Amino acid sequence: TGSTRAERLLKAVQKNARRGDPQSVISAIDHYCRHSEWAMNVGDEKGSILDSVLSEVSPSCALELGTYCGYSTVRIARLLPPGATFVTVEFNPKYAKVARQVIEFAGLQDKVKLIEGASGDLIPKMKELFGNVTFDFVFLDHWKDRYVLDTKLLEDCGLLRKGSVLLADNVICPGTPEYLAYVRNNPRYKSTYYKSHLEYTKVEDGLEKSVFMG
Ligand SMILES: CNc1ncnc2c1ncn2[C@@H]1O[C@H](/C=C/CNC(=O)c2cc(-c3ccc(F)cc3)cc(O)c2O)[C@@H](O)[C@H]1O
Ligand SMILES: [Mg+2]
Repeated sequence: TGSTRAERLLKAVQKNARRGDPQSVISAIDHYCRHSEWAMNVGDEKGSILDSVLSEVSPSCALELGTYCGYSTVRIARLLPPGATFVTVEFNPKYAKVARQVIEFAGLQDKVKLIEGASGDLIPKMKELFGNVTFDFVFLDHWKDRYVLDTKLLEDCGLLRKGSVLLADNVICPGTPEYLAYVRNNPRYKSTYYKSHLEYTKVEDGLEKSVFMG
């Protein structure tokens, strides 16, 4: 059978990027998705906002929900301080396989712990897996109708601390209305909307940054 979109994206990285150079991997994916085949990476425009929020937070413990092909994983891992713990969660083995190769091509495999499984199952296991951790930064980019459930799960499992930053992709397109309602009407969060565009298009989309107040 033919290749999948994810496999074609990986081939574009192997062909056009330079081993061990995260920026070249990011640029190769953005070029491929802008000019050849769209894919649901956070992209360059929202990616720059992700970069700036990350630089502000400088997390020593970060979590990503929804690895997909590893584009945002590379964006995040390349900016983490040395010794930081970074966990990314992906339940589709085909995507996880592609993501591992993209992360490795970027030379960031030692900074990333990619765990295969569902967020709903893995979040309650994080303390067991990584010791009594709390996440300084969480990037939500998985199924849009699971953002609220998983945020509540992170709270209930004691994985957030005063000042933890949640950054959610696609709050406009495809949209996460119940998540926006949850974080914007909740005294335990201070939320900010960063207006942008859907990756590689002119359609409006944005990121919501929500600081947990404990
Ligand atoms: C629910 N728990 C989960 N646990 C672990 N991994 C999970 C997961 N849910 C989903 N995943 C994985 O995350 C990824 C899913 C991401 C869902 N993202 C989107 O649907 C999405 C969709 C669009 C999009 C926007 C406009 C449009 F016309 C078509 C698509 C844009 C985006 O930026 C998106 O992030 C996959 O790799 C999936 O296997
Ligand atoms: Mg997204």
